[in-house]
Amino acid sequence: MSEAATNEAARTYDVIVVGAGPVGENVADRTSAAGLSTVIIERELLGGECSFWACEPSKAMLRPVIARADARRVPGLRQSVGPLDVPAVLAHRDDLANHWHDEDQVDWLNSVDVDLIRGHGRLDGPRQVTVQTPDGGTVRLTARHAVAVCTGTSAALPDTPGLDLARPWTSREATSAGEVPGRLVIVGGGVVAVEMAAAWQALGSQVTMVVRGDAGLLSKLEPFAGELVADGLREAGVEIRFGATVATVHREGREARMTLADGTALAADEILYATGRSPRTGDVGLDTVGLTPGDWLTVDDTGQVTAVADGWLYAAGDVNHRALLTHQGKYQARMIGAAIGARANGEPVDDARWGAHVSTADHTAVPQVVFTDPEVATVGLTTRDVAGSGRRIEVVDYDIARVAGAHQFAEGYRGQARLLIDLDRGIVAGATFVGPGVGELLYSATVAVTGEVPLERLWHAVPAFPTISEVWLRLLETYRDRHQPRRKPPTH
Ligand SMILES: Cc1cc2nc3c(=O)[nH]c(=O)nc-3n(C[C@H](O)[C@H](O)[C@H](O)COP(=O)(O)OP(=O)(O)OC[C@H]3O[C@@H](n4cnc5c(N)ncnc54)[C@H](O)[C@@H]3O)c2cc1C
Ligand SMILES: NC(=O)c1ccc[n+]([C@@H]2O[C@H](COP(=O)([O-])OP(=O)(O)OC[C@H]3O[C@@H](n4cnc5c(N)ncnc54)[C@H](O)[C@@H]3O)[C@@H](O)[C@H]2O)c1
Repeated sequence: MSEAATNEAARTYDVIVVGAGPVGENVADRTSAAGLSTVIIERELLGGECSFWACEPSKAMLRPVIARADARRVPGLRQSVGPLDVPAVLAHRDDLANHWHDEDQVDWLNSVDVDLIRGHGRLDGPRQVTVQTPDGGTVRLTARHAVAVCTGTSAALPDTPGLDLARPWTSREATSAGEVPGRLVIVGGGVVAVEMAAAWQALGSQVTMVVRGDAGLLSKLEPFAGELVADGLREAGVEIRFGATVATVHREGREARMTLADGTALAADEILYATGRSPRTGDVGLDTVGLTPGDWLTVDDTGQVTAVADGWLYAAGDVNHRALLTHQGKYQARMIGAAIGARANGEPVDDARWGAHVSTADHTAVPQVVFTDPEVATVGLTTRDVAGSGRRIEVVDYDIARVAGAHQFAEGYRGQARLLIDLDRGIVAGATFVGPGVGELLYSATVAVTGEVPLERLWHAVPAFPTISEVWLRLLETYRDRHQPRRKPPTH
C-alpha cells in the first residue's frame, strides 16, 4: 500500500497506530501480519527518536571511541592508534542516521501492508483519531478494534531560572550537532549524560558533568557500574562535579554561563541537559477519553491502557513508562500486536506469565547496555532494587580481570561482574557486568534470567576458553565454594 490520500473526510481501519517510532512500526507490522487493516500516523520521521536522535547516531559516535580505547589496550597495536578523525566520525554518524531521511522506512512499511498518514494524530473520543496533515487537511479515522498510542518521549527540562533563554542542547542536538563545542557542560548523571560525555570528550570537547545528589552516575544501576564509568570518564579527561545543583543559567553571546547552588560559576560553549524524559501525551487528545494530557499511559501486561473502558486503547514503548529502551518497546510491540490480533480474530488471549500476549520481561528481565568505556551490561534485578524488599537474594561478585579471556582481550583489563541469586528458586535474578567488551555477554545473562534457568543446569552451559564469558563459570564457582566448602583430605 502507499501513503494514504490525506484530504479524505473519513476512513475506517481495524487498527490505528499513532507514532511511527521503532515501537509503533512494530505494533503496525504485527497487527497487519494478523490480517488487520492498519494505518500508522507520523508527524516527523518514521523511525522516531531512536533512528535519528538517539540510539543510532549516538552509538555511531561511540563505536570509534570504544574501539580506540580497546585498541590502546592491545600490545603491538596501541602504538599505531592515533586521534579520532572527527569529520569522519561525524560523517559516519550522519550516514547511520540516514541523513535524517526516512524513505527506507517508508519502503519497509509498504512491504508489510501498512498505510501511512503523515501528520499530527489526536484521539477524538473512543476509537476515533483525527490527523492534522502538513497541507492543512484533516483526516478522521475510526478504529474497528484498537488504537495504539506509541508517541514516545521528549527531553524533560527542569524549570531552572534562565534555562529557556539559554538555548540548551537536549539529546537531539547532542546526537546531531555538526560542530564540536570547545567546552560542553552536561547536566545529569544518567545514561544519556555518560554516553554523550564519553563521545564529545573523545571528539575534542572539554566536558564537565554536573550531577546532583550523592547517588553517583547511573544511579538506577549497581553502584559499582557508576563508579567504574566515572573512573573511565575521568581518565578520558572529563571533569565530574557530584552533589552539584544548577541555580541559574544564561547565555551571553556565544557563551553559556551557569551558577551552581554553592556559588561556583561555570562557562561553556554548549550546555546539554540530559535530565530524563517526558511522555509525548500533552497534545494527543487524552482529555477526549477521560485521561489527563501530559501523563504517562499506564498499561496492563497486554498493553491495554488500564484507565480506559472497553479495552480499545493500547500504549506501547516509552510512552507507557515501563522501560525506556528501544528493544524493550519493540518486544512490547510484538506482544501487543499479537494480543490485538488475537482479540480481533476471536482467538484466546494467552495472558499467563510468559504467555504469548504479555510483556512479562518488563517486570523481571530488562536488558540494557551502556556504551561507555568501560561498557555496562545489566539485566534483571540489582542490589538497589532488592534493598529492603525482604527477598532472599545472595550477591556473588567476581573481578573480571582474573578471567583468562580478559587477559587476552586487553592488557590491564579492569572490570567487575555481579550475579544476584534468588535463594528460594535457585536461579539468577539479576546480572551486571562492567568492563571492556561486556556488552556482548548480555544475551547469555538475559537467557539465564528470562529462562529462570536453575543453577544446576547453568553448570552445563560451558563458556568457551579463553573468552570473557568464562566469568560465568567463575561466578558459579564462587557461589558453590561459599556453600560447599572444600573437604579436608584424610590424615593417615
Ligand atoms: C540519546 C539517546 C540514546 C539512546 N540510546 C538507546 C540505545 O542505545 N538503546 C536503546 O534501547 N534505547 C536507547 N534510547 C532510548 C530509545 O531512543 C527509546 O526507548 C525509543 O526511541 C522509544 O521508541 P518509541 O517508538 O516508543 O518512541 P519514539 O522513538 O520517541 O517515537 C515516537 C514517534 O511518535 C511520533 N509522534 C509523537 N506524537 C505524535 C502525534 N501526536 N502524531 C503523530 N506522530 C507522533 C514521533 O514523531 C516519533 O516518531 C536512547 C535515548 C536517547 C535519548
Ligand atoms: N544505551 C542505552 O540503552 C541508552 C542510552 C541513552 C538513553 N537511554 C534511555 O533513555 C532514557 C533517558 O535517559 P536520561 O539519561 O535522559 O535519563 P535518566 O533517567 O537515565 O537520567 C536522568 C539524570 O538526570 C538527573 N536529573 C533529573 N532531573 C534533574 C534536575 N532537575 N536537575 C539535575 N539533574 C536532574 C537524574 O538524577 C539522572 O542522573 C533512559 O531511561 C535510558 O534508559 C538508553
